[in-house]
Amino acid sequence: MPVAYLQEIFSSVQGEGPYVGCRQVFIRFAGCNWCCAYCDTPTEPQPATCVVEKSPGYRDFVNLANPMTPGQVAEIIRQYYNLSWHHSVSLTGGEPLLHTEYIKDLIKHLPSTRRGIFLETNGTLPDRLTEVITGIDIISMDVKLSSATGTPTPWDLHRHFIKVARQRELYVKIVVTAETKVEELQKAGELLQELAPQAVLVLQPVTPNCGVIAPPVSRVLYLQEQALKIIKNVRIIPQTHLMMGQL
Ligand SMILES: C[S@@+](CC[C@H](N)C(=O)[O-])C[C@H]1O[C@@H](n2cnc3c(N)ncnc32)[C@H](O)[C@@H]1O
Ligand SMILES: Nc1nc2[nH]cc(C(=O)O)c2c(=O)[nH]1
Ligand code: SF4
Ligand SMILES: [Mg+2]
Repeated sequence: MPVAYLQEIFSSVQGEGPYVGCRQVFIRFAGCNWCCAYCDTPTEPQPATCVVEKSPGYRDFVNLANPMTPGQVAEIIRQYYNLSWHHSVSLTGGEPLLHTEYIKDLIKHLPSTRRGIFLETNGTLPDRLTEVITGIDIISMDVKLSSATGTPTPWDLHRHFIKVARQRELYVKIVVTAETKVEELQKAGELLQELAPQAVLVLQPVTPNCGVIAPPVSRVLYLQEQALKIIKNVRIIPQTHLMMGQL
């Protein structure tokens, strides 16, 4: 039986990308294989406890001991939330694809939602995605530009990842900062236009963090304009949950 260290489980509205406003249960895995300078949720790999919201939306948290089995997580969700009126279960982190054996098992245990399982991923682990792809309904993939993360953009991994992810519903988010170059955005747009031209591309202005500076709005509009010359559906959507003070 696989086990995992989880950071938190809560019910909130999706605050990013084309599904903003949809009600989701979020399961946040601990640990990540990337290191983005702007990350708003750095997690230690093995936190002693997982913070669980007992009543959906009420912030009445309890701390439960890690690690947890998929059966335990499914039981917690069954006990505290009614998934039938939720849009989906968001698997996030950290990087959820570090936990594929766990995810396969967890999906089998979870009650149904309206739209199924929603994966938030950094798009760097294509082989891991292959292991779970049949159980995932919607994939939110980041393209990690070096100007934003401080780490070279993993273009080959992103290429392989999109080739697997395009079997399901896929959209791509790119966090843009004051340092984002037109050329790297164009390269990302060309990659998407080549491999998944129907996918929505979301430009997500960074929420300033750890010294990473947000681009002026005029710059984001300019970046959108350049990307729209390459791929037809490019949207600018900031992190909306923060505007509402949501988790
Ligand atoms: C915390 S990550 C977890 C999933 C996965 N590791 C990833 O990076 O996609 C979830 C989303 O939050 C975004 N994010 C994190 N910090 C941010 C910030 N300061 N401003 C804007 N978006 C941010 C990430 O780019 C990603 O799209
Ligand atoms: N409300 C809300 N929406 C989100 N969309 C992606 C998130 C994430 O951290 O993966 C996130 C999150 O942490 N909260
Ligand atoms: S990949 Fe995601 S969780 Fe990992 S450091 Fe980057 S934003 Fe944070
Ligand atoms: Mg978040």
